[in-house]
Amino acid sequence: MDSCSLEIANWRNHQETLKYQFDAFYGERSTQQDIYAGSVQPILRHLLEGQNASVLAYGPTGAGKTHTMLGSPEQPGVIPRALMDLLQLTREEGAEGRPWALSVTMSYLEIYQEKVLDLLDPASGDLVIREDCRGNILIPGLTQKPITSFADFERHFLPASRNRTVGATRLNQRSSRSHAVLLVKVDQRERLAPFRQREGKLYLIDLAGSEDNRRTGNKGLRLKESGAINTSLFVLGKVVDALNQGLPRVPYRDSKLTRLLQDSLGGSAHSILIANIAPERRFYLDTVSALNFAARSKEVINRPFTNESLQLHVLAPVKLSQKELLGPSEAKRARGPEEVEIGSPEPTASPASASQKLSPLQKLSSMDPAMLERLLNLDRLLGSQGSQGAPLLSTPRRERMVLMKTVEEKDLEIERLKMKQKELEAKVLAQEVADPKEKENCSPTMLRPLSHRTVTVAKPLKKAVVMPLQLIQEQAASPNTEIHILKNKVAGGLGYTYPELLARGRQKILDLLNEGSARDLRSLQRIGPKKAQLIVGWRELHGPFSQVEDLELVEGITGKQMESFLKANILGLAAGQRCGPS
Ligand SMILES: Nc1ncnc2c1ncn2[C@@H]1O[C@H](COP(=O)(O)OP(=O)(O)OP(=O)(O)O)[C@@H](O)[C@H]1O
Repeated sequence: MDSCSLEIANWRNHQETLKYQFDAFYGERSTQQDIYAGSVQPILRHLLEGQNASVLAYGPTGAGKTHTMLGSPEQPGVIPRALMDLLQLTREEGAEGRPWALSVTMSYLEIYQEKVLDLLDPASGDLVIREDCRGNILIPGLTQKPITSFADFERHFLPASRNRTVGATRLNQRSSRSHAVLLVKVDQRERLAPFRQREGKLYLIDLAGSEDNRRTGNKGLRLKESGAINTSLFVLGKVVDALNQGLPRVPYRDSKLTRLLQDSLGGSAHSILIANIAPERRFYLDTVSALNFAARSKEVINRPFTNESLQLHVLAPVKLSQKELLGPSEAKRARGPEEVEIGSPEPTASPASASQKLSPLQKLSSMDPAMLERLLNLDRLLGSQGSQGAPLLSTPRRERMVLMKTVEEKDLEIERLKMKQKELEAKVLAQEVADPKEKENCSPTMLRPLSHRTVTVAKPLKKAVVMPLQLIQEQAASPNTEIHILKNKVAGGLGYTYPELLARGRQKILDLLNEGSARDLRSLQRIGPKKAQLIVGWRELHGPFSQVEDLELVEGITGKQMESFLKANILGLAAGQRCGPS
């Protein structure tokens, strides 16, 4: 119809036509250059912004996917053109005197019958796809070749292409039986402070042909291959649907193809789906099915995400004591999207415009890392307990991944501090052995056990208000108060002196706080599910409570609540009564 839409006959109803609207439609007269310049070239610059991108050729066997992606020496396709331009771009952007140093690597693999095979090292066998704690997908052991020129690229790519699994079906003599995945990574390092790092991944994928086995004449191995191909394309369809509908579970793991593309498909990346269709009558049903798939894919909302690392002090305010402890040489790298807001609701927002929009969450760079850690621990905890519904943070998945990364960075930081502490202690011990007097000159902070010092890494703790129980009693001095009634009854009945009874109750509460599960904690008076989770989360982060009053340090529990909790539980527990709603 025009450059964005097409119309075909409706096979169900000959009176009607099916109309499809796309970002671009390339007809029979379009050239390889038209497709490349119109739809692929514009996304390349995003790689230099640390974002991921993918280009997939989808369609029935023989419709021209390999022609579009690879082409021929006379009519080069998307892959050679993109590589040529990308290498040129990186040379320019990474030139001496420019702020970033750039390097490019390539990997080339195929997914054949749900096996991941390294085309640059065919002997390596089936490789495993993994996800790191930041949500990045990686394949340990996959060959990565540095490339600085197109000649470099061809040197690796051409022989590897010959390793690709192809077989003949009745529809296409050299039908590709596997998904061929070319991965190009652009790494950037900032030359000056704050020495940020960025990584952008580009997947260029020639998918295996979708096919109807009744028409292909496939039997035996071909039929099995076809089953695997159709399954992974079916899962790709399910992933697209889940992304469209914003479902909490996207079935990335249901096929190797979608698992691999998890961080570069849909929501968090720039994705281009090229649906190859053949205008012949015999391809009619395949054409309708490819167009329907493409139409569904078009609905996927992209919220591109920048893979960038920052030094810790850029990400979050750090206490002076921590800086001193770390020292400049130990400055930590922590990851964050800098000013890029991930939750931008605009489906096609460019990174530039996205950066000006505020996420529903407060900016990550201004969030307290200890607070993030706490929330994330709770989130994980809820996840591990199979909690359903909206995630605690109610944030998009990619954003939570960023937070997770921050948490991991903090853990590493604590580990580093521990090591440093050990070194210092060893030094001090050595000095003491050499000269015992030296001990007196040592700074007390150097000798303090690490457990007392880690608090400097996290959010500074609120000052604990240690309220003696007698004071609580005085506050509750009315003869009508629950505590007095219990005091008289229980203290007499159990044969403990009153202070003993209180100490016993206090100890029991403390034990529960330190050892009880969220469920156990819920059995206490004034502790609901939310508070129980907060307590468990706090304990995980900060270790055991040293006294019941530490409860006040838990985010979300006030001093008043702590007092009323103490009053409500202490005597009941001391008396060995079962707490919680009866
Ligand atoms: N636009 C085109 N111009 C010229 N030749 C084309 C075009 N599209 C496809 N062809 C030719 O049609 C044949 C089949 O195309 P191609 O191998 O690209 O299909 P395919 O979709 O990759 O198939 P398969 O799924 O089996 O891999 C090839 O010989 C290819 O050169």
